Amino acid sequence: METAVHITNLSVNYGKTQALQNIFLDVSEGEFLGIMGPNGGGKSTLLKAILGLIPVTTGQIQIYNKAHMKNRSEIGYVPQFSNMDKQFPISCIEVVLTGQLKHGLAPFFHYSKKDKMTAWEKLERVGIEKLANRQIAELSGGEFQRLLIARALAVNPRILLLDEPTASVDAVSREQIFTLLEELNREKTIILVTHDLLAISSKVKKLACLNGTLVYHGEPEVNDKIMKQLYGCPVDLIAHGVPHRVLREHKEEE
Ligand SMILES: Nc1ncnc2c1ncn2[C@@H]1O[C@H](COP(=O)(O)OP(=O)(O)OP(=O)(O)O)[C@@H](O)[C@H]1O
Repeated sequence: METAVHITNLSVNYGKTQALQNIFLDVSEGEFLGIMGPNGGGKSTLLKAILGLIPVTTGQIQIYNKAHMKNRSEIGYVPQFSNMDKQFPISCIEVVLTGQLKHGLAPFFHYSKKDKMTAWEKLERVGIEKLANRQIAELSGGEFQRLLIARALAVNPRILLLDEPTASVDAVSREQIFTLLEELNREKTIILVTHDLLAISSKVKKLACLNGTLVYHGEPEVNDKIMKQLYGCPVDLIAHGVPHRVLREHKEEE
């Protein structure tokens, strides 16, 4: 099986802040990797480093055996919802068209009919083609999240990186998004940052736990010791009553 992402000895500093240190992580093609960890644990930094949006301080990242900066077109990125301006006056189909990075942002550029057809297909792929001409300000949280996924698909990436795709949506939309991601995972490698323990337990195939360093990488089942290393508090406080779904069944008094 091919290695989609190969990370060796990665450290990332922002000035004096060391956000990530000595990360070694391989992601195989077809994997559905969940990344979890506390606020400030470096999850977004890891995604941004893979994407080449921030410089690495030490170490290397390879995407399909090439330096990551030379192979960025293999990756589609779904940013954190809260970082997007929904009031910007733009329609859904236009958002997906902007995902076709090859055109850059040249002034007076006109997209071809083929570009528009491709964008429409991506909206159809995520189930919101009927909203193609709607302004993004008029979308629900779940619809907007699916639009961001359609935009990421515009370059036909082999790898999809998502930063908390279910953070701002209700339970029904959340389920729909994870069903969509499961379908997409049949043809794409998925790397997902999430605080959603239910998603981790039922959907992801592998789990990485980040708290500055890579505390755990393996099956999506972690023990109390790892949770304490990650969050510094008992797991039950974090999982809000569903620890057994992520943790091996354990007695209450343990
Ligand atoms: N642009 C930046 N400049 C300086 N420090 C930064 C910058 N971005 C992140 N950091 C710091 O790097 C560390 C890791 O942040 P990061 O956003 O990657 O964590 P995270 O795990 O994604 O957090 P969250 O769950 O809150 O989104 C934090 O200490 C943060 O304050």
